[in-house]
Amino acid sequence: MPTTTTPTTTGYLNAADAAALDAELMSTPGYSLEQLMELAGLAVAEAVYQAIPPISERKRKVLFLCGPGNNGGDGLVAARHLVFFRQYDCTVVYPKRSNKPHFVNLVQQCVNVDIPFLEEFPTTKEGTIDDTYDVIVDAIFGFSFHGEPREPFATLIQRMIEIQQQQQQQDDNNQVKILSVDVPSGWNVDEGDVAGTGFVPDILTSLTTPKLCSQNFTGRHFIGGRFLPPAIAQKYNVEMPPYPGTSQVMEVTRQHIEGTSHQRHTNHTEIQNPSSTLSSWRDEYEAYLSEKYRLEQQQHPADTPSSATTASIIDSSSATKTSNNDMDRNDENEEEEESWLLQYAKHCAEKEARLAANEQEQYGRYK
Ligand SMILES: NC(=O)C1=CN([C@@H]2O[C@H](COP(=O)(O)OP(=O)(O)OC[C@H]3O[C@@H](n4cnc5c(N)ncnc54)[C@H](OP(=O)(O)O)[C@@H]3O)[C@@H](O)[C@H]2O)[C@@H](O)CC1
Ligand SMILES: [K+]
Repeated sequence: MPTTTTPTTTGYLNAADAAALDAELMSTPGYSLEQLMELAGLAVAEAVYQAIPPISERKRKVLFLCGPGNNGGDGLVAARHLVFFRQYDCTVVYPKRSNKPHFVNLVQQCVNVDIPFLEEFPTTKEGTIDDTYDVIVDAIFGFSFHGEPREPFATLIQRMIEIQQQQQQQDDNNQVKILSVDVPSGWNVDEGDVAGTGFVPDILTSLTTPKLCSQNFTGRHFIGGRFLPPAIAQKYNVEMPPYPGTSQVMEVTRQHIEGTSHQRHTNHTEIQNPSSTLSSWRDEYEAYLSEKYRLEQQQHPADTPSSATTASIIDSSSATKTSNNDMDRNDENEEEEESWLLQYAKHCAEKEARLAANEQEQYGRYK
């Protein structure tokens, strides 16, 4: 089993700890890889569903780019689940198949639900990159990536970058979104895009907990992997989000909840990043919400019906923090969790209203 380094105190995991935590989860007696991958893949499928919800006119098209390791396995599992969610057509690019029985089975399970497999990025009849997908799921590399991407995966990453560059020049709402599984492929797990690829996904689904490289990621961010026993979470300073209901994922986006990564789109009003001096992604998320609501109130003081609720949520959140010294730890946990849940419920209500408005607009265009 790999040895841990000194765990970070931020709630982000570095590459060494991510591998050590993974090994510890699967040490005997513990989980099997098959179990964890099934849950990880289900979480990815749910994140796709939440971020790019079904539409009534047609099935969504999803392209999975699967790498040679377990990150690729998460992609295979997610593709199958999305097909069972019914409103998604999935295609998998899997150029370097693992011959381990588990992976052979995962491929067969996809074939059994009519998912086509390709060896390389699809092109159109004219030979150009096929960018007619609603979502590309980047399941190429996860926390064991190191060095510079080698072929055939370097080309797959390059294709995603080309699609993003093409789209930056088009003012089109129907743009393909890219969702990375656990780590944006090609990024150094601890340091981010140090190779300077320029690749920034629109959406990231961190598994178990965010990795260090995601500290400055400002696109939509989900956390999934609802399987961590408390003792292991504590050992690695991992804070499990209070997943709502039966959900396998929870959105913890810091910047525009409906927006794309600001590294690629900087020409709109940005919520100031309040996170630079904060200690964990959980604090960052709370601070993000406070900042978001403050801006909303500034911009629409009259028609922000929830401003009183918001203020009380924020007040209660800071009250929780300032009175920590006098409080019993259990009470503190309960209060914090309640504050999170209230904030999350409000976030969901806002998001649904916005999605409904978007759908209405799209429907109007089709009529
Ligand atoms: N605990 C959790 O939350 C769970 C996590 N899970 C998932 O597992 C993921 C980690 O999986 P993983 O360890 O198999 O590694 P991953 O990153 O997929 O790739 C390794 C492969 O990439 C290759 N490779 C490396 N560098 C390369 C390069 N520069 N260019 C080309 N190839 C390169 C490397 O080849 P090698 O260098 O060894 O020859 C090897 O074949 C994790 O991120 C999460 O998604 C769940 O499934 C289960 C629960
Ligand atoms: K990835």
